Order: sequence, then structure tokens, then C-alpha cells
Amino acid sequence: MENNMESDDEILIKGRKYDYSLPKFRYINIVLAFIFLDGIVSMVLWLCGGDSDYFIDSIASYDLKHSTFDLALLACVKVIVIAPTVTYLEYVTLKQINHPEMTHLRKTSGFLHFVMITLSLLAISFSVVKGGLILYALMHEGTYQHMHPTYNALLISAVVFSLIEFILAVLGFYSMRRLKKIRILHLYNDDGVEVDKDGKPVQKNVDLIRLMSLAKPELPLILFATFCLFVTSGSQMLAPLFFGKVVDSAKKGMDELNRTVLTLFIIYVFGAVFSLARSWLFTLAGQRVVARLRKRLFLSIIKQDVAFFDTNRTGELCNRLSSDTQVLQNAVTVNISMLSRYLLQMIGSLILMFTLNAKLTGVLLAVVPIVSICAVQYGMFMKKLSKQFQDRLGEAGTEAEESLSSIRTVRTFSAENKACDIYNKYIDKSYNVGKKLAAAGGIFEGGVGILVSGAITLVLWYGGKLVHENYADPTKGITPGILTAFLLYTLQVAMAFALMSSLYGDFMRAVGASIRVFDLLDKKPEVYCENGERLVDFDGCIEYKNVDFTYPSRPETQVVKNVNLTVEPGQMVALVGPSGGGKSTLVNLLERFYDPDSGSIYLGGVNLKDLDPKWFRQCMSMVSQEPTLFACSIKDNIAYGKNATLDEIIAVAKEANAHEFISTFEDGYDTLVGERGVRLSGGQKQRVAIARALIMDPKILLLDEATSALDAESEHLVQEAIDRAMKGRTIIVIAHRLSTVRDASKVVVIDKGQIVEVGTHDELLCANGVYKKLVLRQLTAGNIVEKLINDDNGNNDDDDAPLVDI
Ligand SMILES: Nc1ncnc2c1ncn2[C@@H]1O[C@H](COP(=O)(O)OP(=O)(O)OP(=O)(O)O)[C@@H](O)[C@H]1O
Repeated sequence: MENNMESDDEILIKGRKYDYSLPKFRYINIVLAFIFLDGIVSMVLWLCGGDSDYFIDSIASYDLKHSTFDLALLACVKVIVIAPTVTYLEYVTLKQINHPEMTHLRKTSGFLHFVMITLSLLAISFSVVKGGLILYALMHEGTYQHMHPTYNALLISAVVFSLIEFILAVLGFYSMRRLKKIRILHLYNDDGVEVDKDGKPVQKNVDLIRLMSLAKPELPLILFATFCLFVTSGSQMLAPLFFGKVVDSAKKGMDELNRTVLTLFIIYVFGAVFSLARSWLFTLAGQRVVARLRKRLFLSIIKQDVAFFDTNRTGELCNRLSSDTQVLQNAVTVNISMLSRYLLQMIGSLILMFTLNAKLTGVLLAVVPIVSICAVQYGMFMKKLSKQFQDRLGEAGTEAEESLSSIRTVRTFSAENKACDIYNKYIDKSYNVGKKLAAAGGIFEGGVGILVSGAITLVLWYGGKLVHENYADPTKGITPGILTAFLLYTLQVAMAFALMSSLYGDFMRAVGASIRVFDLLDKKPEVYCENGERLVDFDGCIEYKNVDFTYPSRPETQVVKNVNLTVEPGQMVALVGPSGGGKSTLVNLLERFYDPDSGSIYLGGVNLKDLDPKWFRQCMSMVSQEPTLFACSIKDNIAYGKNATLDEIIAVAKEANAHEFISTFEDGYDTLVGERGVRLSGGQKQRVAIARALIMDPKILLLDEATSALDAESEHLVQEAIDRAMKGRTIIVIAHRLSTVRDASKVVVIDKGQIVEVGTHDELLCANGVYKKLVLRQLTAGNIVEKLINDDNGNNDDDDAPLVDI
């Protein structure tokens, strides 16, 4: 059976990296949960049962039948000894599974088992013997005093927990053997990204520890801030003590009162100064974390494959960058600061309260487990809701971004209301989730509030009773000053506890929001890589060999089918064919925006996949139909791909017929072009884009000729610039003009993803095939078909008529 499993693993992991993890719900965690629960319950029951005097007496004059601290101690010993033993046992067993040849591990695990069973046997024997003796004393010794009810509960819990732990220790043999079966296999691809059996990336779970790790570089800052926090919390914890002293010193005279009040004031000032530093440093750390996170996230997004952007909308990605990271900023810094502050405040206050009166402290602690269980449930709920909320918000952001960036189209169709309706729909969806978030927050905080106020009322009542006893007999009970101090501490603890619970909700909300952020950070692009071969004497030769391709976002349609095409250095190849045939896709594959499903593309005889993408992208420039300019100056747009001097920029602008119109602008090359170049005309934009391509001095020029008619003058200028740019380069042009195909070394007709005809313009016209039909269909309107076909030299005035734009 075990051998079978191993061979299954081997099949699964063939050629891939792998490791294992263990499920959270497993033997060791159950044992640890019981041991820690035992520890907490025992300590609380012990603390609830007596006052400080009793604790000291019961330790100093230990008696098996009367003292109970031994049971609390036993629970602590179990936490200290059995918990590490069982953890180590699991570690050794796992090592044994991975290295069966290490036979000595078997002995170690046997010994650890023995220790566990012996310790739990001793624990159960001790508690049963103690319980038996107490029972015997109760029945037979008339002088035996009944124990406090909480001590009876402590004894019962010690027996029950020890019994459970003994059973678990015995079951350990069986459970450890199951580790091999229950472990979870994780596979990784070459980039180290976890994938499933089919090779698809696995969505990772995000936890608080991962969230916290974001703030690792800020550790020194956070540590210093934490130091300030300690001082602030210390001063806050001392304050109630002095409040109590002020109450009691009023009896002793003005000198004592003045001194105490002055000390209290100094404590407050001291605390305020450190509180200032604490708040400043934590916020600074938060700002740093979020700035770094945004940079990392943007880098990760911008390096993604082009295919990624086919399925992810820009607005949503921008939302991750802004709003999700903001939620994380608070979680990893300010919230940590607050959490540690409240935690410290709570622990410190509890210790001080314990020294003031242990019994009263015990009453307060009884509420803790109930609130903790509620908080965990609430946190999980908040995490889910928060993710939903961020997703809805992301969708709304995407809609807004799309409408605003296409404002001209919106205005043309008077679609403002429609855009608003769509946006409102998404905002309503987010609001609906937001309503649930608000209700959940309110109910939880209210619930915690009720529990905490109940505990405070109980403490107040019991404290009042003790003060009453003190009035009757000053050796008993507590003074009003101690009760004042105790109550202030109680309020501090209650406040800290309530705020900590709501912080837990915030953390879970941050975990929810961070799921997408970590997804993006973990996602490694398939195509993007920064190393590879760089060809020294690249001549511009391009070769497509048996290329098949399907867009990942539309897997059901194969767009390129078995394409074989060679473009010799210096040749101009014109791609023509019906719209949607796959011309642009072939150019996309050459830029390695996508990788072919099968077959390969070669540059200078080397597979594109083996070349450095940075290098080959510098070797080719693309001028598209509708060039996208950036919202910066003309100069910066031209020099986008290369750090160029102004002289170089002017030289290429002249070559691209752009210098003249740029010179007419008041700011010349510093003129800002607006978002996507809206402040330039279509022809001007194209000429700037040609200059931007030329500055790279590319070996290969990829052209997508404009189909939209520019006015005659600017069309002439653009065409002239393109003609000039083509000289001395390898060109692939998605052709729409007769003049272009006429001059092409080779015309390639592409239909439904396949090359259907190849030849020169004249050869293809003679062949009477698809190309001729395309030409005829396009040019009949101009009534020049006859002229074109009969004109051997091809010199006619209608050369610039659009050719194939179906
Ligand atoms: N990013 C994409 N995701 C999915 N499908 C796409 C994508 N881009 C293009 N397509 C599809 O691939 C097919 C080929 O498109 P392509 O743009 O290569 O055609 P084309 O010949 O250049 O057309 P045109 O001359 O109209 O520009 C079309 O059916 C198109 O719908």
C-alpha cells in the first residue's frame, strides 16, 4: 500500500519541484489545543479561588489535601514539557518518512512516545490520587474543610484533562503513522509558483504572519516605536495606582496629597511625550510599508504577460494598488501598535490587579474565554465579507475608470446617465456588503460591550462588598482607594479587551483585502524573463516555423494555424487579408506578447524563447494604426524607449515629418500632449509615434497602416515619413494601401489564421486567387479595377486607396 502511494507521488512530481505540508486539523494540533486549554482553565480556576494570602500560604506550607497550586503547576508543566515533546515527535516522524534509511530516528520517536505516555500517566495518577485523598478526607475526617467550589472544579478538570491527554498519548502511535497519508503535496513550476496537477497556478491562502512579514524591513523602526509604547503603557498603568493613592492620601494631609498629585502629573507628561514618538514612528513605518508594497505590486503587475491584461481590467488593478494597499498599511503597523499597546496594557493591569486582589481579578477573567470564542468567529466572518467588499469596490472602480478614460465616447453618445447607472449598480453592490460589515461590527462590539460591562458590574459589586467588610473590620477586605485603583484597572482592561477584539476584526479585514494583493505579488509571468541570448550581428532575419496559436482568453478558437513564413534581412513583407484573419496576432507573436502553442519563431536563426526579450524588443519598433502617446511632453514621448539627447530627438522628428508642426507650438518639444495624446491631431500623433520608433534605430520595423483616412496633406506627410523609415530595415507591414503592397518584396495573404497565398503583388494578381478577389472587392467602388490590373508598372493615381479593410 505504502509503495503504491510512493509511486503515485513519483508520477505526479515527474519533472517538477515539490514539497509537503500538513493539514491544520491533525493529531498534534488537537493534543496542543487540549494541553493549552488545560493550562488556561487550570490557571483561571486557581486564580478565581483564593486571595493573595491564600496563594502565599498554600505554597509556603504545602499540603497535598489543602493546597491546589500543585494542580495549576501540573498543567503548566504539561504545557512546558508535553507540548514540545509532541511537537518534536511529529518533526522526527516526518524526518523518518522522508529518510527511511535513518534508522536511529525510529528509536528517538519511540523514546518520545514513551516520555509522552509516562508523563500523562504520572499526571493522571497524581490528580486521581489527590482527588481520592480529598474525597476520603471529606467522608472520614470531620475536621477537613470544604474546598472553594472553583478548586473542586480545578480538581475535576485536572482529572478529566489528564485522562484525555493520556488517551491522546496512546493514540499517538497510530496518528504518527498516518502522517504520510494525510500530508498534502505541493507542486511548483520552474518559476517557483505553486501549481495544481494540471500545471495551473494555485491560489494561496493568506494569513496574518504573511501579512506581518510585509513590515519586516521596518523592524528597527517598529522596535523603537515599541519601546516608546512600553514606556507609554507603563505610565498609563501606573496612573490608576496613584489615583487610588490620591483617594487614600486625602485622609493623611495636604503634603501627602500634593506630592502624590505632582507625581501623577509627571507620570502623565512622561507618557504623553513617549506616546507622541510612538504614534509618529508607527505611522512612519506604515507609510514606508505601503509605499514599498505599492512599488512591488506595480512592478509585479507591469511585468505580467500581455495575456494577463486580456482578462484583468485596468480599473480593478488600480484599485488593488490604491485601496487594498491602504487597508494593509494600517494592519501591519498602526494596528500592530495598537494591538501591542492594548495587550501590554491588559497584561500589565492584570498583574497589578492580581497584586491588589486576586479574587476580584479571577471574577473578571471568567469572561475572557467567551469573548475569545466570539472574536474568532467574528474575525472569520469579517475576513470573508471584507474580501467581498473590496471586490465589489474594485468592480465599481473599473467601471468609473473606463467611463472617465473614454469621456469623449460617453459625451458623443450622451451616455452620462448610462455610465452613472452602471457605476451606481456596482456601488450599490458594495454598499450592500458594507451594510453587512457595519451590522457585524456593531453587533460584535455591542456583544463584547455587554459581556465586559457585566464583568465590571460584578467586580464593582464584589469590590463594594469587600470595602463594606473593611469598614466593619479594617484587617479584612479592601480600602476604598484600592477599590478605586482596581476599578480603574478593570476599566483599562475592559477597554483594551474590547478594542483588541475590534482590532482582530480589522486584521481579518486586512487579510481579506490582501488575498488579491498577494495573488498579484506571487504571480510570475510566463513570458517575461530578463536573461537570454543577445545576438551580436543580428541581420533582421525572421522565421515563423509551423506556428499554431490560440489566445488564452479565448481557448476555443485557434487564431493562427501552422504558419510558415520567412522574412529575409531588408525585405518588406506585407500581410494582407480579411479583418480578424490573424495579421496582428502574427505581429504580437513576434513581439513575444504571447508564446506560440506549438512551432517556433526565430530571429537571426535563434528561437525567440532563447533570446533576451529586452534586447530583441529594442531591435524592433512598432508603429500602430492608433498610436498611444503618454501624458507627458512631445520630447519625452519620442525618447520613451531610449535616453536620447535633444539633438537626436530633433533629428528623428525631422525624419518623421514631425519637426515642422512641433516647432509651431509655443513650447516646442516641451509641449504636453495630454492623456493618450488628445491634444494632438491623428496625423500628428502618428508622426510622433514614427519618431518614437525611429529613435530606437530598429533592425525590424512593424507597421500597422492606418485605415482611417487622414486629410490628404497629413496623410501624405505620414506616408512620406513611413517610406523614409522603411529604408534599410526589415519590414513587416499590415498593409492597407495599394502603394505599400506594390512595393513589398512579398505579399502574404492570411485568412482564418492560415497563409493562403504568398507572392509579389503582380504574381498574386495573375494567380487569380484570394488576393485578386480582395483587391477587386475593395477597388470596384473607385472604378479603377481594369486600370489597376492592366497597369503593369502599377503607376496610377489611386495607389493610396485603401486596399483590404473588410
Ligand atoms: N487579445 C485577444 N484575446 C482574444 N482574442 C483575440 C485577441 N486579439 C485578437 N483576438 C481574436 O483573434 C482573431 C485575429 O485577430 P487579429 O487582430 O490578429 O486579426 P487581424 O487580421 O489583424 O484583423 P484586423 O485587420 O481587423 O486588425 C480575431 O478573431 C480576434 O477576435
